Amino acid sequence: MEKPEWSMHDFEIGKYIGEGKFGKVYLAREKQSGYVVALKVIFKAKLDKYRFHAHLRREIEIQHGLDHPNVLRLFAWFHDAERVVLVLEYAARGELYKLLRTVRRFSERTAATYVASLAGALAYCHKKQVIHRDIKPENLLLDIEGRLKIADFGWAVRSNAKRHTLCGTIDYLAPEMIEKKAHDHAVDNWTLGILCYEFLYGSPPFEAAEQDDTLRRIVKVDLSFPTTPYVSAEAKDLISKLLVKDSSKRLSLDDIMKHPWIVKNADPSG
Ligand SMILES: COc1ccc(C(=O)Nc2ccccc2)cc1NC(=O)CCSc1ncnc(N)c1Br
Repeated sequence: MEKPEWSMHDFEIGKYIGEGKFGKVYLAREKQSGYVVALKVIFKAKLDKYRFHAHLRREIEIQHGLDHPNVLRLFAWFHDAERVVLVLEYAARGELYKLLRTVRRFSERTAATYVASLAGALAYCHKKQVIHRDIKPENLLLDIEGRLKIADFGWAVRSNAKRHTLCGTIDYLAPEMIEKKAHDHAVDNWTLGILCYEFLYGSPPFEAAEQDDTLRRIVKVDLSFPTTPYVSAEAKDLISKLLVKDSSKRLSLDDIMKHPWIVKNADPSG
């Protein structure tokens, strides 16, 4: 995919598959190779309005250098008078959250495989000094083999009705974000704890009818494990070591990968 310059004429555009903050995403096939990709079309006028040119340029540089099995690839990009187009890896099984809603909750093996994939992808990104990987659930996609892909970046999806939009977003906030303290990438470790809980129980740990109740439960770390469904003690141990108020005391990404529950349950092929 390293052709010097691309244009829309190199692609057959297929169905609309998603909506991002700055543009729409389409399925597409590269004519020469027949390779199926996702094309994200961003309108320059929109970028001007939010003065996002520099942000997008910097991000493209960063993304271009990332190559990890659990990070959605940015293969190439090109632009014409009014658009910037990103040539993205296509995740054929779509949003992980739609799958979670469909099956209600994941098995311990599936949940552990996704948590291990996320920890590996985040460790890789932190090593490459990319920390604002926002692992909100809407940013998680699945490829044809069911492998998790962090799709991230400029991707504030207009989440569909299935996710009660507002609660969906605040459920993942770490205490330091709510208390407006300085936060670093340890928020990702907190979010991993939230996601692990939700993969196993089907809903996030601090969910409440009212937003304020959710916020109160988060800052209190009011964590409890229902008696059903059955979840192993090791899984609860990992969650309890991630949902810790003091961000410096949260399990590190490396320790997550070495945790007994992960070692025992995660599928190494990701
Ligand atoms: C590496 O992935 C990206 C890299 C960059 C940006 C981006 O817009 N950056 C950005 C845009 C404007 C301003 C500042 C940053 C976006 C993505 N990714 C996405 O938008 C995900 C598209 S949805 C999708 N993709 C594949 N397969 C599917 N089945 C689906 Br549904």
